[in-house]
Amino acid sequence: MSPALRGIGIVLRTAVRVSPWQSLLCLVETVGKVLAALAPLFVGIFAAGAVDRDLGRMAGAALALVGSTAVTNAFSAVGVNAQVKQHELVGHTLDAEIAHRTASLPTLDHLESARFQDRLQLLKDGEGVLGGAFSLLVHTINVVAFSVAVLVVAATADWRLLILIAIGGIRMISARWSVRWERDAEEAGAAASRLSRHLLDLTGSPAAGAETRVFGQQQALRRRLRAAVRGWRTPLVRAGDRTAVLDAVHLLVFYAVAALILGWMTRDALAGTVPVQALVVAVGVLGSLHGVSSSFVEAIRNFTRIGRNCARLVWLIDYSDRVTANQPARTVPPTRLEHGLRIENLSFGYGDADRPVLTGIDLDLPAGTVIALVGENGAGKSSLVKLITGLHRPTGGRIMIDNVDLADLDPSAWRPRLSGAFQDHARFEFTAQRSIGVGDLPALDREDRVRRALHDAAAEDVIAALPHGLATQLGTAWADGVDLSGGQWQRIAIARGMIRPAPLLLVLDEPTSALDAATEHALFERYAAAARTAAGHGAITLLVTHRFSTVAAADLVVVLDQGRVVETGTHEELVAAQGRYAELYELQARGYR
Ligand SMILES: Nc1ncnc2c1ncn2[C@@H]1O[C@H](COP(=O)(O)OP(=O)(O)OP(=O)(O)O)[C@@H](O)[C@H]1O
Repeated sequence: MSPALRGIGIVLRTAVRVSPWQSLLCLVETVGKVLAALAPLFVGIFAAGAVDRDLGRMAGAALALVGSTAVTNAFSAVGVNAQVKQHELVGHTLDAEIAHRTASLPTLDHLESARFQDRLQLLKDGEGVLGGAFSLLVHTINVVAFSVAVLVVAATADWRLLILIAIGGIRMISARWSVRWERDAEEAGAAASRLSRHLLDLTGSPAAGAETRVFGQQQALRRRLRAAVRGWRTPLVRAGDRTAVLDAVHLLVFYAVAALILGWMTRDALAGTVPVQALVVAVGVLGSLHGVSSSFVEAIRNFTRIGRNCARLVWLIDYSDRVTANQPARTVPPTRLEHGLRIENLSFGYGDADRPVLTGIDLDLPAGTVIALVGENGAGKSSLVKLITGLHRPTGGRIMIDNVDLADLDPSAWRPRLSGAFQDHARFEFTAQRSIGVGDLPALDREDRVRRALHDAAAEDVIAALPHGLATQLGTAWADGVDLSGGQWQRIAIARGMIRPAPLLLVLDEPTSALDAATEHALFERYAAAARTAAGHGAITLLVTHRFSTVAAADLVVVLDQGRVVETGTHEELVAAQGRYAELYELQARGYR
């Protein structure tokens, strides 16, 4: 089955699942639409009754007309109300599904791929359409039901009206061109659409606000935004123009032929070969007949648009299912480490880039140790951390955890064994309690656990300075929210990294770069002491830092240079070896003298 039809099936099943009754009520409008299409017939019968002075026929037709109008309006109100409710329910359910599928991708490479982001953006652009897909489907059913009823009324009135139906049919065929133009335009503008959103976010974000002002980027941003919006919208506008021209030509041809047919029928009516009722029905049904072709065209367009967005939803579902299926990993990770981590001939490169970021890494990280990872900017420290935490997969080699390949571990079971603070930490704009509590969801609202984590991260003073302590809302974008300094956000992130009880691997990837050297040193000594206490279950603490004063407390120092391990040993051993580490250490020490 095509992805579009599968997607439409998903939308329909979602609608029935979220509310079977509302789904059924939506269809009530369809009955009203069919009755509305019969109106010209009742008018025709009324007119014929008037000519024949048949009061009974006239009264019956008038009653049918008034009754059908009342029922149409009542059913329409009920149906539309149900559709509005279903629109929201189905929309929220599918939006949640998109968010869940995206957030559940186990590694970061998907999110870092421009192609993935473009397709995701297309799906998000169409979220409104997807949310309304069910009501749009019901609308399409209504249009089809109304149109079929109009066609039956017209065809039974006079055969010549079939010519107009045929002309309408031509427009339906050419509608496929419009649909293709629109789809091509959407895809051509996908990257520009994402760029314009990014630029808009930059202009409105307080984080980027300082730099845009200091560097006087406002004008340049406006120019770039204009160009990006042009790149996004121009193909769509062009597609719309071409469709408008096609519609106008079709309209002219339709009404020119309609005028000829009506003239022909009037002549026959005057000659007595066409009944008055048929002529009245033809006049009454004319507008609806043109409406039928444009409604059918609209229905095809809507259906294709729904199908296209539903197909994008199916793409995401298949993509995430494929990613999950590609993980043979079902081995349950250990609850304590006996041996530790062994990294064997590891290599890694981002995306399709030819240049590897890490090459031939061989390392033993024994259980129960504190390890410092050092190296210059771009040496590959964070990349190695992301591989060990399973956020990226190696291109070559493997990472063994107590003799089990990380690739064979169930990622959803490995992640709860990890904790840490990352270089690009998130700013969770919740209350301070929850911003820390999300580090261990069962402890989200446990104040005692959060306070303990704050103590371990030596960040109690950050909370003490807040107006409502842990209950303070963080982030000025929210009512009564307060903003924190970069260092305070970082210390909140460290506390978050400390809340999970007894992780097997605690990663601290430059978590203290915004703090001064003395505070970082004191903090790391505290981590190292705590890590050694926790080493009973073999936990490994991995610290990435640029500050060599901090490194001395580690059991093992690993020096990375241009993606390779160039030295390993204790601080004392490496200083004595007079190699790369000693050189970097001496450089930094000189800076402090
Ligand atoms: N998401 C990414 N996509 C492509 N290349 C990346 C990505 N992240 C890092 N790189 C590249 O990988 C190399 C190593 O980067 P990495 O962040 O691992 O270094 P690092 O040692 O942690 O540096 P720093 O000390 O500056 O944080 C760099 O050349 C960087 O440009």
